[in-house]
Order: sequence, then structure tokens, then C-alpha cells
Amino acid sequence: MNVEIDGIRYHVEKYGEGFPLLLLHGFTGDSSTWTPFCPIWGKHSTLIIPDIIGHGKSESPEKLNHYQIDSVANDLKGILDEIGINQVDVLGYSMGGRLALTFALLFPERVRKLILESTSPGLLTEEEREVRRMKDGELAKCILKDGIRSFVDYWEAIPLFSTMSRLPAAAKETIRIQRLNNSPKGLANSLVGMGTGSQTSWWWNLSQITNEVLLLTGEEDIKFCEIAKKMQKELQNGTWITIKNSGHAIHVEETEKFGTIVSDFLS
Ligand SMILES: C=C(O[C@H]1C=C[C@H](C(=O)CCC(=O)O)[C@@H](C(=O)O)[C@@H]1O)C(=O)O
Repeated sequence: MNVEIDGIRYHVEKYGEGFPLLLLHGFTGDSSTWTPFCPIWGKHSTLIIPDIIGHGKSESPEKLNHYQIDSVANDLKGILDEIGINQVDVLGYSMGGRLALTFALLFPERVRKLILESTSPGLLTEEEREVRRMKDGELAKCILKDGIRSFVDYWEAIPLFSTMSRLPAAAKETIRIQRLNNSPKGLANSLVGMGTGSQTSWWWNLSQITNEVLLLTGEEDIKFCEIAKKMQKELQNGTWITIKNSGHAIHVEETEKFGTIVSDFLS
């Protein structure tokens, strides 16, 4: 279905029966990220699966203010209001995890449980944020100048995704085709608008979260394991699980284990 929020068209998939579960894909992803999990999670949850602004079939507006993470979290609230859902469990992967955390902090009454896969609460210092904004800004310019194919070639080769080289060719091709289907403008504006350096740092707010939080990282994703370790220390009710033989994208690298861990946490 399509839902219009503040003049922005969002594409939203809905699947299954049970307590609502809002699923938030990562940068360059779309709602199809979660397709393999619909049969299992749809048995216990009503899955609400948006294409995040600038991604998939959702709109890629020109104005950058629509991409600010607080604004996108507000759009998610509007989507839930529009489809008549009050409280949700939320699962976010990477950029989607930063958005999930933002949503939980801005609208705590709307969230029951929170699952954060390979993500962060932003960057600790303004100096780090400034450097990251410049880096993401340059990457955004390259996306617009060199096109989506060149960007995807670059993106799938970054060290963070090195473990994905072990995936079957068909799985890699599915992810590549899905990334290529995104709008260059949408990805560029998403990087600048809701990139890691652009968002509010939530590090000092983690301790206020009273929800049950599950942190998931791939054992070989050292950077985000270190982030998760620090996050868990700040959380009142945080569980951290590392998944063996996996890097950043656990949901594709250890799909079955990931699906079971999520179902067990939500049950
Ligand atoms: C490269 C870094 O940051 C990027 C990596 C992961 C995030 C993401 O959503 C990638 C999803 C995917 O392609 O599978 C992305 C984000 O949070 O927006 C980051 O830009 C890094 O080393 O931090």
C-alpha cells in the first residue's frame, strides 16, 4: 500500500497476524530486505514494512529536511496512525537501527520491544560528526555524479561488508539488484539528511530507555560489536547477542539464526 505523510508518499508492506512489528531496512535497502522472514515472523507478528524515504518505492523528495532522522521518525508515527496501529515492536538494521532508536526515544509510548541489528546511537562528539558529514557529503556527490551502478560497485566492496563475499552468488545478486533499483537522489539525500554524522547523538539518552532492547551484531563486525558493548552498558534492560560466522548484515549472512533469535525475543 501507499501512505501519504506530510506530502511524502511512502510504500508500506503489511503481512501476517499478531502484535505489530515495524521493520526498518538499512541504507541502500528496501522493504524486500525482510521478505525471507515474513513466513516465520508473520505467524506471531503483524509486519509493518516501509520503504524508508529515499529508498525503494517510497518518494525521494528534493528537500533535505524531509530526510532528517527526527522527521523520518515522525513520518513513521504518521504511518502507524494512518493504518490504525498504536504500539509496535521495532526492528532496525544499521541505518534502520538508528531510525528505530530515534523513534523509540521520540515516541516511547509507541514502542514495546526494540531490536537493533548492527547499528549505533550516532557519534559521540561534534568533531566526529563534522568529519562524517563531510565524508558522507562527498559520497553523496559521487552518487549523483557517477550514478547508481558506480556507487553500488563501490558500496558492496567496502570493508564493512567483506564477509558478504562468502554469500552464494544468487544472494549477492539479489542484494545488488535491489540496491541498483534505488534512486540516486534518494540515496544521496538520505546520506546527507540522515547519515550517521547528521543525526542527533543519542549516546546520552540510552539510559532513559525502559523498553527491553536486544542488540545484535555479527561476531566478525568488530566495529559494531564495540559499539554494542558500549550501548549495553548504558541501557537499563539491554541484551547483546553476537552471531558467529557473520559480519554486519546478519539477516543475510545467518538468516535462519537471525530469524529464530528475533522470534524468541518477541515471544
Ligand atoms: C560504512 C559505515 O557506515 C555505513 C554502513 C552501514 C549503514 C547501513 O545502513 C548499511 C546497510 C547496508 O548497506 O547493508 C550506513 C548507515 O547507517 O547509514 C552507514 O553509512 C561505517 O563504517 O560506519
